[in-house]
Order: sequence, then structure tokens, then C-alpha cells
Amino acid sequence: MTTMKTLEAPVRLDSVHKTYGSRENAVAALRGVTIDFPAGSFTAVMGPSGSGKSTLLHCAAGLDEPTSGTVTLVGTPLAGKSETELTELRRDHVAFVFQSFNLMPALNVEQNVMLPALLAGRTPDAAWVAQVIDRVGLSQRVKHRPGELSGGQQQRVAIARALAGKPAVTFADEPTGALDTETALEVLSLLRELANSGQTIVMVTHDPVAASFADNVLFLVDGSIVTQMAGPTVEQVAARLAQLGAQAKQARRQR
Ligand SMILES: Nc1ncnc2c1ncn2[C@@H]1O[C@H](COP(=O)(O)OP(=O)(O)OP(=O)(O)O)[C@@H](O)[C@H]1O
Repeated sequence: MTTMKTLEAPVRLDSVHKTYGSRENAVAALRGVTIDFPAGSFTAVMGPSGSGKSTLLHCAAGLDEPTSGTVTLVGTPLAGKSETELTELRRDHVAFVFQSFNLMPALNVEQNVMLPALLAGRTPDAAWVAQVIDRVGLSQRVKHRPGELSGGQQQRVAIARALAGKPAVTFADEPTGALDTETALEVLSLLRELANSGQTIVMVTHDPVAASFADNVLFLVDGSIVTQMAGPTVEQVAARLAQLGAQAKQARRQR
């Protein structure tokens, strides 16, 4: 029995606007985004280059501050929070998985997975660390350094590190961008499992295959969510992207 579904969504954006620069240099990266990411949901964020995907992820994670509107992360409104408060909130509830893995090259697999706990001044739970490393299939590699692992294995270390802190939310920015097809599928299956076990996953991707692992796809154009797709298939996502691309081209011609 889980009570997850009855709780407030761990990530909520309400009328979020983000404008970079000012006056003649102003760029409206988000233009009024309202969306809830429910507990245990896996959402893919897609859209053309420059449509605001990374900005949405950064605002949702408290890494960037909206110009207006509100972001609520695990029940805490982010407005007015200090950098220290935001760092603590992220440390306790949020994990990140990036295209570039972001592992420490001098540390082995086990040490990389333990690092967030050590940085937070906590004693890592060795049994749990061993369990998450096993879960991503790397228990034979605990003493290896990132340089001795394949790209897919490195990304699995990054996912194990994300898992180790038992975060409520994982933000992933093109997590399979640097991986071959087979390892990409392994990483996506892991993210899918995490969502099934109650974590909330928000993933920016350009890849319809990656998006097809999500429960829901948000399509951003020019800083607005123009459409959503539940239960996406690769073909449906690819077709919608092509359609949005054609519309954007036509809109540019008419300007
Ligand atoms: N720090 C910044 N200063 C000025 N403009 C920015 C900054 N960051 C992003 N932008 C602009 O905001 C808009 C949205 O950028 P964002 O990176 O969110 O898009 P994206 O959809 O993630 O793009 P891509 O798929 O190319 O990574 C773009 O026009 C971009 O040039």
C-alpha cells in the first residue's frame, strides 16, 4: 500500500516566467509554465533547441530563479529561499543525472556513490550503497575508477549515486545523449524502475525512444507547453516533433 498518490506533487510550477537579460537583450525563455509532476511519475520534456527545456529543469530544481511565478519542490515554495536553504533542500531531496556523468575521476565507483553523503557530513550507509551499486549491475566494479568503465557503466554509477540519497525527485538532462543504443536502453529502464518505485523523474531529451519510457511527454515551443502526450510511443513522439518543427518553420517564415 502506498500513500504516494495522495500527497502533493513533489514538483509544481505555477505561471513560471523566465526572462534572461533586460530591455533590448531580453530573451523570454519560459512564458507562463504551469505543470505538476506527480509522485512516481516519469516525465519527458521535449521541444526544439532553445524552446526552454533546460531552463524549465533549472527553475524546477531551484538552480535558476523564475522572473515570476512560483515553484514548489517537495512541498517547499522556493521563492525567497537563500542559496544555503536551496542547497540543503536539493541535497536532501533531489538528484541530478547529466549527459556528462559528472563523476570524480580520482574516486572509485563506491566512493563516487558515497560522495554526496560525505559532502553532506553524513556517514554513508555501506549496506545501502552496496545495494544501489548492485541494482545498477556494477557490484563487480566497485573498486574501479570512472576512466576504467564504459560510458554506459559511468552513467549507471551516476544513477547509483543519485539513488543512494533516496531522493524524492531526479532531474535528468539528456542522460542518454552520450550513450550507444543498447546502454541507453539499460539506463532508461533503470529510470523507469525508479519511477515505478515512487521516485519522480523529470528528463529533458531530444530522443523519441527515450521519451517513450516516460508516462507523459511535455512539448515546449518558445517557452510554452504547447501539448502533452500520455503513454507515448516512439512513433507518436517522432510524428508530433516533426509536426511542431514544421509549424515552427512556418511561423518563422511568416514573421
Ligand atoms: N544564461 C542565459 N542568458 C541568456 N539567455 C539564455 C541563458 N540561458 C538560456 N538562454 C536562452 O533562453 C532560451 C531557452 O534556452 P534553453 O537552454 O532553456 O533551451 P533548450 O530547449 O534547453 O535548448 P537546447 O535543446 O538547445 O539545449 C534560448 O533562447 C537561450 O538562448
